[in-house]
Amino acid sequence: MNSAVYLSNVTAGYAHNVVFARLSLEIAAGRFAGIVGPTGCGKTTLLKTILGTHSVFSGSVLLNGLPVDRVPPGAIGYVPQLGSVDWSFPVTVEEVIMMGLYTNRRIWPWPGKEERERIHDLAHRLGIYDCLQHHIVHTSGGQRQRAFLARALINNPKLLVLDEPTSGVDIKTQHEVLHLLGDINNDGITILLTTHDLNAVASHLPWVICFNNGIVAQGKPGDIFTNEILTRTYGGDLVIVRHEGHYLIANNTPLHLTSGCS
Ligand SMILES: Nc1ncnc2c1ncn2[C@@H]1O[C@H](COP(=O)(O)OP(=O)(O)OP(=O)(O)O)[C@@H](O)[C@H]1O
Repeated sequence: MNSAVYLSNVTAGYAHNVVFARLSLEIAAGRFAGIVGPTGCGKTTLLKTILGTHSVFSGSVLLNGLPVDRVPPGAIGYVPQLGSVDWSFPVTVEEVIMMGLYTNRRIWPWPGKEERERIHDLAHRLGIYDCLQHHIVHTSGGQRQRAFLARALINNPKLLVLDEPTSGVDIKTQHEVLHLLGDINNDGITILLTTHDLNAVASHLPWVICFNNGIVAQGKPGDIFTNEILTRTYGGDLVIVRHEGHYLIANNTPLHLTSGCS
């Protein structure tokens, strides 16, 4: 198998907190995969390990056959959790995309004609051309997501890593972002994302990795969305309803809320 990502016996975490131990994971080149798991189970730590921005205690991480610390800048595109971004930073959508060009440089040179054309082509493709000159703070959640997607794609990466790309947007935008990612994957880019949304996101992905401080199971949603696997991933009691190839996964524990006002 031609691997885009290959982790062998990786142990990683923080001081006094091993998040996962002796983890091995292989993601085939060209795959479109999602990682699901409960809050705090190590999804972001895993992504940062793959990106090489979080050093491991032991084990090895290869991307397209190269040790992660030898991967050239720009070969991997990364879209962070948008909740972690400071939106008051005074930049336009075009400047956000431009930042992707200079990930390995300390100063921003003025973009050349060719670079500007690439930015404009990508903005057209992602449907944000009309807001290129808007301050990022004045854009919608979907437009911000696309701006950061364009920033991650500007160097034509082979691997695109996204941390919760569909959080904080409405269900129609979620669908559009997934559709867009499907098109990008069809161009041959390997995609790895995390999501908390089993119903609207994970169930539509071609490949899902159930994670909880280690891999619980991985495969097509139809094979791994079972009560047993989801309970091992999330704990608790989940119900899975299947209807004409669609899934609805819900918590089986009743929730009784009472109003504070009576
Ligand atoms: N910078 C840090 N220093 C110390 N511990 C951290 C740090 N970042 C994360 N952790 C801890 O590592 C564990 C895994 O966190 P991580 O952010 O990888 O989980 P996650 O699955 O991405 O969570 P979420 O779904 O809430 O984003 C958690 O126990 C978290 O508290």
